[in-house]
Amino acid sequence: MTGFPTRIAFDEARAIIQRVAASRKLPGEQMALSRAHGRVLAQEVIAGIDLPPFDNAAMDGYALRHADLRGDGASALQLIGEQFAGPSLELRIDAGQCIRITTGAPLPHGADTVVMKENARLEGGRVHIDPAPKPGAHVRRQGEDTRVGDRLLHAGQPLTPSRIALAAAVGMASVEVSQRPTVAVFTTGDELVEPGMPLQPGRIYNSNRELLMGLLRSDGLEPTAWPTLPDDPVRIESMLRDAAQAFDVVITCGAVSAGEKDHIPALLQAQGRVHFWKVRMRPGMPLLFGELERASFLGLPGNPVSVLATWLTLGRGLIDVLQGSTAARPRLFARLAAPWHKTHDRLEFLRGRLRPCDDGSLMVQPNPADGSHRMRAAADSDVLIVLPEQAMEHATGRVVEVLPY
Ligand SMILES: Nc1nc2c(c(=O)[nH]1)N[C@H]1C(S)=C(S)[C@@H](COP(=O)(O)OP(=O)(O)OC[C@H]3O[C@@H](n4cnc5c(N)ncnc54)[C@H](O)[C@@H]3O)O[C@H]1N2
Ligand code: MOO
Repeated sequence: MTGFPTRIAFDEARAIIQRVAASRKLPGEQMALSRAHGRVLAQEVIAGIDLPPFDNAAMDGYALRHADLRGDGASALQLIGEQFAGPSLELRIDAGQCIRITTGAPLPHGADTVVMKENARLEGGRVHIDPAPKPGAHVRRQGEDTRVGDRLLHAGQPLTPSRIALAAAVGMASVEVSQRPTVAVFTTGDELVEPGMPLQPGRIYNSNRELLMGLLRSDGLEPTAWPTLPDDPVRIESMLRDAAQAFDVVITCGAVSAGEKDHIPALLQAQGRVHFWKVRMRPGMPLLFGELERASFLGLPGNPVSVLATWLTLGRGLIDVLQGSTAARPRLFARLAAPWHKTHDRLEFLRGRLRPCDDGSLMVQPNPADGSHRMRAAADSDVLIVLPEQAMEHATGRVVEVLPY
């Protein structure tokens, strides 16, 4: 098979995925804020009001004019009314007067300061204040957080709860977000048996389906698991075509390497398009990326840890760019708690366990069970340790990038 890049560097694979995904970016849709969590924003959000929308109290207490307070801590002001958080009563205070107020209530006209209840004592209609608050204390000014016309959010930002809350705070009930890709998930191989069924000799339980579905769900997707593909090229072709006509993304795991039953790369080349096959990474080397019918196609290698590593490092990037996300994931670095000798010159994503040190830095303990079938080591770990291409010896204390999962 030829006519496409193969055995490419990891960065090249990532660049190809980004380029192809950008050209297949999904359209936007209007979505109620209550359903928009985790979606990628497809519009700018401009503030239509100030935040706070009016001057208001930051504490329960009394609103007053600071000029009326005496410096010796013996001030007493006349209580003339009360303003609670809610409709503004448009109250006004004059010299020597104050108004009872609660947190969030609009400040009466003439008032410039709030004394908290704990520093005030009401006696016979007069409020005795001790100690005196500072000028302007406990007042939240109109527009101090946001001004009308400010650009609050921009297209490409994933909607976190605080961003959704900001849009709600300026009164938006819905926003335009990118459509979320629909994803079909396939496992492959005649050796697979579903958990709960008897296990015959030579067969193994299907663990990749749960792994992949879980990884996709953790990224906010609602994937659909299809029946396992048998090692039969005719059936594989018809099931994959069906899925690729209906879904935005088709993900398979297994049947992408060099074996007699690894039918998927040839199928994709004949019936669709291959953008690359094989990346100089470990695990995950036989990764396949292309297009079939209307779908982007990701063929992950079958070894369970390869599924984990290829999804985390490359697959989710496809989903991000299809949705127009411009957010870079936060990067973490840690020092190796033990030396590691690489036995190959590919880029390695080793499993490890992260722990904080007293000096505020992070250490990572590599798990010695580095085979791509060693799911237990993956389950015992919480990060992938990135060990660059070429470099073979990695001494204790060396700073390495880690990818949490
Ligand atoms: N001659 C070569 N052999 C292999 C190569 C190679 O370059 N030349 N690459 C090796 C590497 S690296 C990997 S990774 C695997 C990838 O193989 P496939 O993607 O074709 O996957 P399968 O052969 O179908 O399965 C590999 C392995 O994973 C188990 N498996 C598959 N599906 C599941 C599942 N749903 N749940 C649990 N386990 C699963 C399967 O039984 C195999 O043991 O190829 C190497 N070989
Ligand atoms: O590239 Mo494979 O995933 O190492 O076993």
